[in-house]
Amino acid sequence: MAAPTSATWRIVLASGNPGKLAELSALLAPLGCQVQAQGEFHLAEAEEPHPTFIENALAKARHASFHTGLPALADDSGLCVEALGGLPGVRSARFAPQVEGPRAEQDAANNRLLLQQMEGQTLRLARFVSIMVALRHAADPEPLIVRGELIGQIGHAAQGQGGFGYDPLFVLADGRTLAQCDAQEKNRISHRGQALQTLLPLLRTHWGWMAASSERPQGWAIPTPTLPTSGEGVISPPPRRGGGRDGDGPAFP
Ligand SMILES: O=c1[nH]c(=O)c2ncn([C@@H]3O[C@H](COP(=O)(O)OP(=O)(O)OP(=O)(O)O)[C@@H](O)[C@H]3O)c2[nH]1
Ligand SMILES: [Mg+2]
Repeated sequence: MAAPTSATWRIVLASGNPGKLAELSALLAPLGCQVQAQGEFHLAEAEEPHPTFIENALAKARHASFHTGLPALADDSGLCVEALGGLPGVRSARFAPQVEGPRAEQDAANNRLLLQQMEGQTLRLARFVSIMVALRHAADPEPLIVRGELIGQIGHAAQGQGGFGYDPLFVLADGRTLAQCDAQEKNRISHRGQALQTLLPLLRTHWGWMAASSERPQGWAIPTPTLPTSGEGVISPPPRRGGGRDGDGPAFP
């Protein structure tokens, strides 16, 4: 039986954040699979009541997979500021009291509150953290779980127009903010970019999804993997071949 081709692989992105969706779609392009946002299925956003990124990412992925019947990918991410004991953390999207209207206005309110809380702080170290969860189906007992992070400093004023959220306040080692990077550069260095870089080879080995080498972004190595035995990575035994829903290989339930 022929293995399914990449065109038959489908995955739903369990996010309603347009900035994230654009970044994730670009990062997944090398897989050549069909990527659909949960909004295309008119799904309401999942509840995110948990105190950790990993629990919220699992909840979002399960919700999207359950309601679409497709494999799902979720990212739960946020900004963890050292001087604030890791806040806003899982509350990054809702740090300031809720603002009605476009998401950009909530982002602006979050940034104002962050600057206010950082007044007089000399320790300005911060990390963007992304935990990503990929599920083959809603009851998948072997989620692929990866992590990425980006270290920087909280600036004293917003700079730059790119990205979203706290990007204009997040200062990189070279003095630019993340909002002063173009989309490709942000994806190369960001927490989500790092997490996806770890996830892609796992999709190949654990789900049998293969990235065409000619389509991989330059500098991205997709090595012949060995299963991690400890640390962040995967909670997963050796590969189960097939994957995808529409191919002629074995489909997951
Ligand atoms: O400046 C930023 N650059 C980034 O690259 C970034 N990544 C995450 N964040 C912040 O963390 C929240 C995620 O919360 P989050 O994972 O719950 O996502 P979300 O609620 O925005 O959408 P969804 O994916 O849950 O539907 C976001 O809203 C942002 O405030 C970022 N800010
Ligand atoms: Mg959210």
